[in-house]
Amino acid sequence: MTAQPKIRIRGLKKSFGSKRVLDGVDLDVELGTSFVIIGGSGSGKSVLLRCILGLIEPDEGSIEIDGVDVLRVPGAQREQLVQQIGMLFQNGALFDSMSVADNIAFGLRAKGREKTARPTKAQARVQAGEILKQVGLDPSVGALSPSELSGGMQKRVGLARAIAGTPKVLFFDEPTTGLDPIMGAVIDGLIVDCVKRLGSTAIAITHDMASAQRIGDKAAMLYHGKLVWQGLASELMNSGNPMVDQFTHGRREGPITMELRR
Ligand SMILES: Nc1ncnc2c1ncn2[C@@H]1O[C@H](COP(=O)(O)OP(=O)(O)OP(=O)(O)O)[C@@H](O)[C@H]1O
Repeated sequence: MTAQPKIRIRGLKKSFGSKRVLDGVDLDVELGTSFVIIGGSGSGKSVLLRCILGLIEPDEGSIEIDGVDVLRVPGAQREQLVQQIGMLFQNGALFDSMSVADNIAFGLRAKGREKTARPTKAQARVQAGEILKQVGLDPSVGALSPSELSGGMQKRVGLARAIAGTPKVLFFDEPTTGLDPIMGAVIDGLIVDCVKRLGSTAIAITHDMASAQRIGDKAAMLYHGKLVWQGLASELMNSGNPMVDQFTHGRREGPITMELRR
């Protein structure tokens, strides 16, 4: 018998009006592995993550976390399952009105975590300093405002906030977008370290093929609402699939047609 995947998705469908964005997505993410999803702009990668996070209600299908269908359990149980997911947002999504330390402390004191396990504000600030070290930043950065940081530092802080609650599942939305190639590689290295250290299961969405291969164990390509290819992330550049080949090599000619309206 094969082990139960940490995340199992079957027949997931989602439309907005007449536009079908997800058209029967099937996906298994094994415990402790990292899965990368690639696909063109507007192909539905973010919608897929948002469905798993419970931020968008799909029209059909199932999403199981640890074998429990989150779409068919009471709200409180669903919240508990979703609370084990830490997320690094594309733009960092840091609160500019709070210091860096308080942004990370927010992750530690997040609503829905066991009340007894929630540190006080002061304790959370000290812990935030420790977490900053794990992403290669000096604890003194905690006193700064996010607006005082470079893009690379903001990503590190976003990562620090995502891992603050020691999540069992981590989502990364375009983790290297807007970074130079060296900083992108540094962030990818930190992501891999954090996922390993926490023993987490991860899903990343990205357009960056170098990043996809660094972060991912497995990979899939989303096109026309379906995962049209799945394989090892190391095979992305020579998958033998004409759609994946066109996408990963950035060719204008091929089976994929630009959809300016869908
Ligand atoms: N709340 C919403 N209401 C209506 N349409 C939406 C909503 N959210 C997403 N969409 C549409 O769903 C499609 C997929 O969007 P999504 O953000 O998932 O794409 P993506 O693959 O993440 O793109 P990118 O790589 O550019 O971030 C788009 O056409 C978008 O306009």
